[in-house]
Amino acid sequence: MTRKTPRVLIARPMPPAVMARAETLFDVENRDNNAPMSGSEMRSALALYDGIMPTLGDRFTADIFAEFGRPRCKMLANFGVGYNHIDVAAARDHGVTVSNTPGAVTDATADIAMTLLLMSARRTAEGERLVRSGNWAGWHPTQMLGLHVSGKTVGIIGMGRIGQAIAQRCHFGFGMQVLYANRSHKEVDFPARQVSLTDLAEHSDIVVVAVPGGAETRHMIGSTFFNTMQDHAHFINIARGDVVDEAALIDALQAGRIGGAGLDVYEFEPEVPQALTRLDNVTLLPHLGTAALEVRTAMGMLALDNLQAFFDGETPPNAV
Ligand SMILES: O=CC(=O)O
Repeated sequence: MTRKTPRVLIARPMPPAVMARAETLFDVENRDNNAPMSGSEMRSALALYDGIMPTLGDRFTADIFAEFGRPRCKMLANFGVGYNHIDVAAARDHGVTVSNTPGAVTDATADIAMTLLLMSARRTAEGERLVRSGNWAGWHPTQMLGLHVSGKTVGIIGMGRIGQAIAQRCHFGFGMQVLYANRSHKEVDFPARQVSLTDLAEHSDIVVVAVPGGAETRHMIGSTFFNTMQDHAHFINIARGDVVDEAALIDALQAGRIGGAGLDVYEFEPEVPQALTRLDNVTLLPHLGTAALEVRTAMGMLALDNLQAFFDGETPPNAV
């Protein structure tokens, strides 16, 4: 007996190779919209498809699942490593398996952390604005002096795959000392020291946040942390915006309690407060962590691997 081809909704336009493969595997619908799915779209997708490939911004909360006993959809294969927009417990209660795409994102996200680390410490966004403004008056010995990063101490919050990739870049590439804070005891195979969050704040020249988002890490960084940081130190966030109390970060920057910040993510993304855009010592990126064609293609392929395994009756390799 031949199996019915699963009906799958892919929630955003995707790199062409991802769509080409998806079409060989499933009866695919591709939502032609880059905005997050609305509540009614998510509800009808749960009712009409066997599987969905949602992504960042598609808030599959408990409310969305609530009206179903068991929806037709049995699998949410998230495109992305972070899945804090999906209530996994609610999905499970309604018979829906959730997966994500770790691995594919690690190097690209660590590279964006390094980009922000260097941009913030060396004031490069400010410098670029100066050149474009036409007001640059020429090189001189005390022009736009930033923080030299070689040999400094970086403090990494979260020593998962991405945290480790950042640590290795900092240590082997820039000769930095690496401190890290992690919820549980964590051994790593390069020189680095696990410390408390307070010690990390106190001793780092640059802090990088690399923990997963979600209820457990929401606002784990706030005014106490910023008050403990050194006043020349820079703060980098490539994780999720709401890990940081953004108002407390703005206060610390405005008061000059820290040297600067580099942000790829925002608490109320895509809203970026004017208080941040007005500050010169802040580098702001539009969530570029994994934004490279190869990486987005690899993420799509992983999400498809998860869907394929699920519909073949296997455990998806990246079930969460
Ligand atoms: O932020 C991007 C991701 O979660 O993969």
